[in-house]
Amino acid sequence: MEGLISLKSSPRTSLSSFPSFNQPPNSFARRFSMDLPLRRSSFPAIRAQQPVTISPKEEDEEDALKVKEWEVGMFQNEVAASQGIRIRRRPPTSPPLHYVGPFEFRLQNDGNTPRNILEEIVWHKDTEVSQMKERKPLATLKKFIENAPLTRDFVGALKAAHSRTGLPGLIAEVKKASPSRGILREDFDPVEIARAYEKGGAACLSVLTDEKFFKGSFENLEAIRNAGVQCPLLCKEFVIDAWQIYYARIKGADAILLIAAVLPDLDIRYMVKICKMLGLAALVEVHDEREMDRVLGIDGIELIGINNRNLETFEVDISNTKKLLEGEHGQLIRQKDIIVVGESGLFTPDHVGYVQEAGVKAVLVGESIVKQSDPGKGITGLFGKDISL
Ligand SMILES: O=P(O)(O)OC[C@@H](O)[C@@H](O)c1c[nH]c2ccccc12
Repeated sequence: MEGLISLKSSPRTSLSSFPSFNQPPNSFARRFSMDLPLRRSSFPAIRAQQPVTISPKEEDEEDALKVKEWEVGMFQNEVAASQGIRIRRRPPTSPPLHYVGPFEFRLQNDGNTPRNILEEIVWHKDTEVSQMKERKPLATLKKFIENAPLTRDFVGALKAAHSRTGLPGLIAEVKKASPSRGILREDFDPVEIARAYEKGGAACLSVLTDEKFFKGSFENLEAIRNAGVQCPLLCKEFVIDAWQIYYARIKGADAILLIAAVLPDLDIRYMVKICKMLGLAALVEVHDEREMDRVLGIDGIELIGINNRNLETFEVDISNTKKLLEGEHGQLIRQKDIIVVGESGLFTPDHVGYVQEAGVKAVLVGESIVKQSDPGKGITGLFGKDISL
């Protein structure tokens, strides 16, 4: 694809469709610096900037660091792609800018444009988390955790609800908005909604903490925890870094979501261990058979969520839960005693019955209940009976 080159002061450039993108920075730099004078004249968007003066030693060190970062970024994307993960963890970055003299440029192409909403969320999360980490380094979080109250048994609460009612245990979601459905509820009081859910018979709650795309927050999670709500809480985040798990634990989570479409196997393994260490349950979410295969190959997983919504296209199809529980997958899940959660797009008692029949022991529901003027009554409508009794 043809690229538009414009000079920017940002140190990041994206050149995935540039012919030398897959070459290491140095060889790229040599090629590009040779090409530059010719290309300059054909790209009117180029504006030269004053070079920043840096001493040669500093420059070398900075180069080495940027080259390393570039290599690590490429490596992560490659490992993920080899496991069928289409989501790239961050925009493919290019070599350091000063390899091409005083110019800084950005090539606009497929490389630096997210391919879908999930990728956009993940790229934004990458920036957000690195800023949060700077403000609250892991060592600081670990100190807080030493004094944090114990977590509540998320999986136990789901099992108890299932055996009490004979219906799937409900994880009721405190959800103000989503990129696919827009604002779900204008008068959004997270604590009031959480209390109504608890009263209506929810076994656990899910609290969205992503601000930009779901209008959630960690303040909501913390407020619900501090309001005396007894249900265990799932922190609904896009986790890309173990730091977020520690942060969620401090903010009052009892469980956290890990999305297989975003995380390579090794990350899931490592994060599941961290969750255990911190007393959190991990809800590992899958959407297709390949993700289910991957996750079933990882030891120590107690909870798998099957998302009926494709996070890349927003399409919802509740038969996805059934499809992923058929045959060998279903057998393995029963052998391993894994609890499956049917997620998204559940509106009626028939929908709940359908996913229960498919084999789930829990459901995760947001839209259909959060939209009701009394979300507790919304639960009664969803199950076709009062499950608080
Ligand atoms: O509002 P719904 O269709 O009932 O869906 C709830 C929940 O499953 C959905 O919010 C969800 C499932 N997985 C996610 C991952 C990120 C953000 C949101 C989600």
